[in-house]
Amino acid sequence: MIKVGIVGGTGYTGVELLRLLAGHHQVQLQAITSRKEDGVAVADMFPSLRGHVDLAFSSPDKAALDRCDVVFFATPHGVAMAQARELLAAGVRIIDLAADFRLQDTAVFEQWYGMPHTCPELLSEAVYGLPEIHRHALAKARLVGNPGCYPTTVQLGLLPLLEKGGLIDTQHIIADCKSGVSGAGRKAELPYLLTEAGDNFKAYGVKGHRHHPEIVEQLQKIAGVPIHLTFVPHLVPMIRGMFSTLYVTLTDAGQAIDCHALYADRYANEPFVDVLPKGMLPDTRSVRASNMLRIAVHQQGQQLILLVVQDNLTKGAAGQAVQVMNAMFGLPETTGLTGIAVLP
Ligand SMILES: NC(=O)C1=CN([C@@H]2O[C@H](COP(=O)(O)OP(=O)(O)OC[C@H]3O[C@@H](n4cnc5c(N)ncnc54)[C@H](OP(=O)(O)O)[C@@H]3O)[C@@H](O)[C@H]2O)C=CC1
Ligand SMILES: CC(=O)N[C@@H](CCC(=O)OP(=O)(O)O)C(=O)O
Repeated sequence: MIKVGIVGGTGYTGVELLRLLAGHHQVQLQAITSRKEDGVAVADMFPSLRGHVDLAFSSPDKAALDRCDVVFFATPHGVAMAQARELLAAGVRIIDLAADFRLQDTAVFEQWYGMPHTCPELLSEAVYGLPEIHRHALAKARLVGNPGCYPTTVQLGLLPLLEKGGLIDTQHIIADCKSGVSGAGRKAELPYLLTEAGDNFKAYGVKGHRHHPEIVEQLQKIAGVPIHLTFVPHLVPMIRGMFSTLYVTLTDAGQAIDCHALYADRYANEPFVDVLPKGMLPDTRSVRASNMLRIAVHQQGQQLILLVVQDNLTKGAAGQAVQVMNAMFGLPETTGLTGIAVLP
């Protein structure tokens, strides 16, 4: 059994980890932390977990985390890097759902996250937690930076084109992305009140969003050429779900191939990427609470439109992190993640 700790068990990604790991037959939950709810039974706070999780929240205690094989940090940016050195020294593997280990350049991290990076020496060994690209490195990883939610949709939406190379104009890529409100975390702030976010639809981060450098860094690694990306996130009045529409211009070489076939071939053996049949359109409900990401490929002359949906809390965060853990511990990546989307 894999002994698992979760730091930040009361947040939306933390409780999603609990939901998934409670049904994972190779996992033994060892410690679930919350500073505010120290001593409160997990099942008292989240009755959906009654009969599945019998631990209480505890304050983040090094001794308890040291006894784990792997610790998930479902915490704000900056928390994992404060504890990473000591946990790794104790032989504990780390999956950080925040951004501490996503970007390789500390200056870029500090610019976007407004804090100094306190363990830059660990960045070179950190593996970016997108199994569809990095599963071989994940098998040996001690430290993983799980991708942001928007970056997962944009990268998996563009991967087949960029891997091949020469198929699209890499200087004009547009990502028009929409997220449900749970993407902002479980906190009381004015923009996320029902009366503000409900019956409303707005763009934000148009001047710049911290996922932009993460996406560009990873796309450039895939493509091996400079990328220019226009990225505009939006908040939509739903609780969970993400819909990213990607617009690219095909080169002559790109127009000469069957792009749908390219996507279908690239993802044929990926358990969590579903390329829809030609003409079918995705919706967020088709992936709600599941780890599946669905892509539709639509060609209009020289323009290719990729429509990508995922659940921001599952494939966009906690489900992806469990998939990563499975890859790290040599389990089938689908272990504990076979749930079908919840309807309605
Ligand atoms: N929501 C989403 O869709 C996605 C979120 N992420 C990232 O995942 C991480 C968690 O997000 P989310 O679940 O939404 O966040 P929440 O705000 O919902 O929860 C944060 C959790 O962290 C704990 N926490 C806060 N500060 C500290 C601290 N200094 N030390 C230890 N624990 C702390 C909180 O509990 P307490 O204060 O009681 O200790 C709480 O359990 C974030 O970095 C977020 O950016 C990534 C992808 C998608
Ligand atoms: C709707 C909403 O507010 N979404 C969050 C992104 C959540 C996420 O993936 O972000 P991290 O990089 O913080 O892990 C945002 O735009 O800030």
